[in-house]
Amino acid sequence: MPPAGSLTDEQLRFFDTNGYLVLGSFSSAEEVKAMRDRMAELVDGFDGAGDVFSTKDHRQVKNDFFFKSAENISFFFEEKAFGDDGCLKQAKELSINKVGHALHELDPVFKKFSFGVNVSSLFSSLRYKRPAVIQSMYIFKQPGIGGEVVPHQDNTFLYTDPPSCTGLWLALEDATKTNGCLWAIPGSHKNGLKRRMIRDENDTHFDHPSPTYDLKEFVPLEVKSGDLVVIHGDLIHQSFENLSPVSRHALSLHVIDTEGCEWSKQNWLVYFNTFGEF
Ligand SMILES: O=C(O)CCC(=O)C(=O)O
Ligand SMILES: [Fe+2]
Repeated sequence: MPPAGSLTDEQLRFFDTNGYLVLGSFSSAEEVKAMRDRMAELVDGFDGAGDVFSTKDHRQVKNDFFFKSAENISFFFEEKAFGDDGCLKQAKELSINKVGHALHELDPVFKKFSFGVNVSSLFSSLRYKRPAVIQSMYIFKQPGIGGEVVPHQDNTFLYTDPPSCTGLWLALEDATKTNGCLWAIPGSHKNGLKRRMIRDENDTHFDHPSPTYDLKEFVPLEVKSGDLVVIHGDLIHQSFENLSPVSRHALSLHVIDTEGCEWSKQNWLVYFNTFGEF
């Protein structure tokens, strides 16, 4: 059997046409459990010193905590995790929006997955010359308060010249319309990059406002635990709030090509050459 990331011509054609691809059973139940168990341990050891993550409120990307998370394992809370008194409304393990952005580099369990044969064969199939994992996020989409992720293209945040970012989104639980699965506009990756997020000294800004999108154009990507969604860097995708009683854990990796593509120094994330290479 070839590795799970080795794509057939038909899969490559689907990806080229639609800008996304679902690979069923990419990770085994044991691999998923190892990552979930490891994250439970990391959360258990977390002392509560986190920040809020919001894709609706741009203020969060202005701070040092966010910038520094590029090279460590930081915890970000759900926007709705806190009551009016400023205290968490529920246990910390049900309050964290995501953990990032260097799990792939600093944690052995996430490193094993990120640099495993399935992921590396996927980037060989996609004809990457020298792939590098640029960031990793464990996303919780907590029951009841899991925040929405507004429509975006990943190349907005992780720009190379020419663009080369591909997202890998591994479901660590079943993702459904009810608990906030991904939604995407098929073929939207063919319409170019709409805007970039630029880093200033202590801040970031977008070079253009976000276009508005017609909700009717999005299709839901409902997947099972262990399935992988491959996301083209120019694909418009989003996810809605999770108002259900069931969480929707996922691991998201973003990969660029470091040969023939130049990492932009205007990106929020400062790229360390020693990080991320296979
Ligand atoms: O998990 C989500 O809801 C969105 C994740 C995302 O946009 C990404 O991984 O690129
Ligand atoms: Fe994304």
